[in-house]
Amino acid sequence: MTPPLIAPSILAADFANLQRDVELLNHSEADWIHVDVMDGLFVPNISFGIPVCEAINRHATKPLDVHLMIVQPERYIDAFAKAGAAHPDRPGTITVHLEACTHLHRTLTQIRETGCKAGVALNPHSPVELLADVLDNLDLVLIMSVNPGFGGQSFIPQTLQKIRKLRKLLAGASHSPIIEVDGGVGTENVAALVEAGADALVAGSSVFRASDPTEAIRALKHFTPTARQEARLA
Ligand SMILES: O=C(CO)[C@H](O)[C@H](O)COP(=O)(O)O
Ligand SMILES: [Fe+2]
Repeated sequence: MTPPLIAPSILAADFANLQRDVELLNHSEADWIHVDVMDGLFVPNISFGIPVCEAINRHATKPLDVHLMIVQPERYIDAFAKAGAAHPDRPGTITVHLEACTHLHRTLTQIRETGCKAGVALNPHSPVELLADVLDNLDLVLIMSVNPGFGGQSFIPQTLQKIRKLRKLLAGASHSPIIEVDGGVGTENVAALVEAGADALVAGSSVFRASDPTEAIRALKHFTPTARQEARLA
């Protein structure tokens, strides 16, 4: 079984020690650095914006996985690409919310033109079928397993069924976008998420609230498979 890609969310880091926490991720088994941008409109919370993304990028050695929880995200795609998401040696991803885009096809094209992977996030209430006509235009689907806006929330269990539905939808597609899951992810649900079809996992609180964040990342990546997964591999 391929281990999942792990994207620790900097939202749960110590903002007064951002360089230290980015360097911790650089030296860990994290694959990407998840950057949560919130505007206080699309979601009821404000996190940080372009200058903080630039600061993270200055110290990062891993691709940035920028999650834009903002209205009309097309206004800021070029800015976040320049702020590090489109780094030439470690190109990352820019993910916009389906619910925030009037012209989703155009916005995904705009993201790819910057050199980044193009991602679409779905809120818990948005059905995966809404992506059927843009599958060729996206590189990543971000399934929200909490209502976006805050770290530290509880995982919504219906997410597992949603990932399975998306896997089925992608089975008929000409190329296969990465399935990433975001919200309430920890060692207690990683095996079920991978079994359902997740390729990449965002983890904020379960990494940065752990006594040893490096070990928490390792434990997510090298999780203990369920009995069913073991049987399938045997
Ligand atoms: O997009 C997000 C919130 O809207 C965060 O990426 C997510 O909540 C991660 O934090 P945690 O692992 O603590 O749930
Ligand atoms: Fe996120």
